Amino acid sequence: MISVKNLSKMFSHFKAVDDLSFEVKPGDIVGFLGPNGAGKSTTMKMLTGFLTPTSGSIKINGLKMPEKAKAIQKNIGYLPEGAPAYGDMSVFQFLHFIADVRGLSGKKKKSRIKDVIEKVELQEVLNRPIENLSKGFKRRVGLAQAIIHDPQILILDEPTDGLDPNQKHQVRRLIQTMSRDKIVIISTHILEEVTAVCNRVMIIANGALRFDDTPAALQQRSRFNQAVTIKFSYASDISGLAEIEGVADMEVNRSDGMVTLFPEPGHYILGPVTAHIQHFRLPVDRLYVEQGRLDDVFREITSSEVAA
Ligand SMILES: Nc1ncnc2c1ncn2[C@@H]1O[C@H](COP(=O)(O)OP(=O)(O)OP(=O)(O)O)[C@@H](O)[C@H]1O
Repeated sequence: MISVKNLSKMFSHFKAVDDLSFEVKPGDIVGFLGPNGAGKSTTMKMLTGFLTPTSGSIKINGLKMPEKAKAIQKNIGYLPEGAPAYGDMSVFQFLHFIADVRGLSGKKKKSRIKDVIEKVELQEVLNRPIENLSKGFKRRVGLAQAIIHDPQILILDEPTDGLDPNQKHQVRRLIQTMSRDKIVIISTHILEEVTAVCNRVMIIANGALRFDDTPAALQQRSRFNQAVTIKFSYASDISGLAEIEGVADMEVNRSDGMVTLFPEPGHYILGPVTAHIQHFRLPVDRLYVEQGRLDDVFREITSSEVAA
C-alpha cells in the first residue's frame, strides 16, 4: 500500500508537485496522466526515493520514504524516463549486473534472467551493446531490469514510449498479467493506454491532482458519452433528428460529414434515433454509440482552473 500525504516538490522557486494526497492499494493499476511538465516524473522519482520531497509524507507498506528507502526499494521496480544507463554493456551483461544489485544469485538469478528475457522478448539483442539498440529495445531492456526481482510495486514512467504498435500491445498485456495483487503506476501520454490497461486514472496538472477515478468514470465525463454518431450514405434531410425526444443537440462534422446527436442528461437515445431512421427510411451507412472521447475530457480537466 502506498500512502501519500500533502506531497510537494519545489525546484528553487518553482512548485513542480503541489500538495498531492492519494492512496494506492494492491490490485490498483493506476494510469498517471498529465500534460508535459505536469509533475508526473517528479512524483514517481519521489515515490521511488530518487528525489527528496520538499514537504509532505510518503509511506510504502508502512515504511517512510526517504528514511527507509533501501528497504522500500527492494519491493519496487522502477522504469525511469529515457534509456537505461551503462550503454556499453551488452543486454545480457546488464541484466546480470542488475540481478546482482538486486541480490539475486545461483539458480534463482538464472531463472529470473531467463524469465525476463522471454517475457520482454530480448532474445535477439542479448549480445548487443545497449547504446546501439533502437529506442523500442532500450525501453524493453529498461522494463526487464524493472521486473527482474519480481517486485510487488511497479512504477513505470512511459513504459510504451518508442515502441511500435505490436510491442505496445505486448507490453500492455505483460503489465496486465504481472499486475495481479501488485501495485502498478504507469505514466503515459496515450489516453487509450489507460482504458486498455488501467483500472484507475489519476490526472495531474501543474503538479496538482485534478481527477482520481476509474477509466469508465473519465469517459462518462465526456459530452460524447452515449452520443450517437451517424454516417449517411448520401445527403438527406436530417433536420428531424434534432427534434427526437431526449436529443439535446446535433452537430455535423464538416470534414467527414458525420452527424452526432447528444443526449439530454440521463437519456439513452439509441432506440428513438434508430426508430426515427427506420420510419423516415434515412440512408444510414454507419451508426454507433460513443463511449466518450478521452482527449476532450483530458483537455477540459487539465486546462480548467477548478480542481475536480
Ligand atoms: N531537476 C529539476 N530542476 C528544475 N526543474 C525541474 C527538475 N525536474 C523537473 N523540473 C520541472 O518540473 C516540472 C515537472 O517536471 P516532470 O518531469 O515531473 O513533468 P512530467 O509530468 O513528467 O512531464 P513529461 O510528460 O513531459 O515527462 C517541469 O516544469 C520541469 O521542467
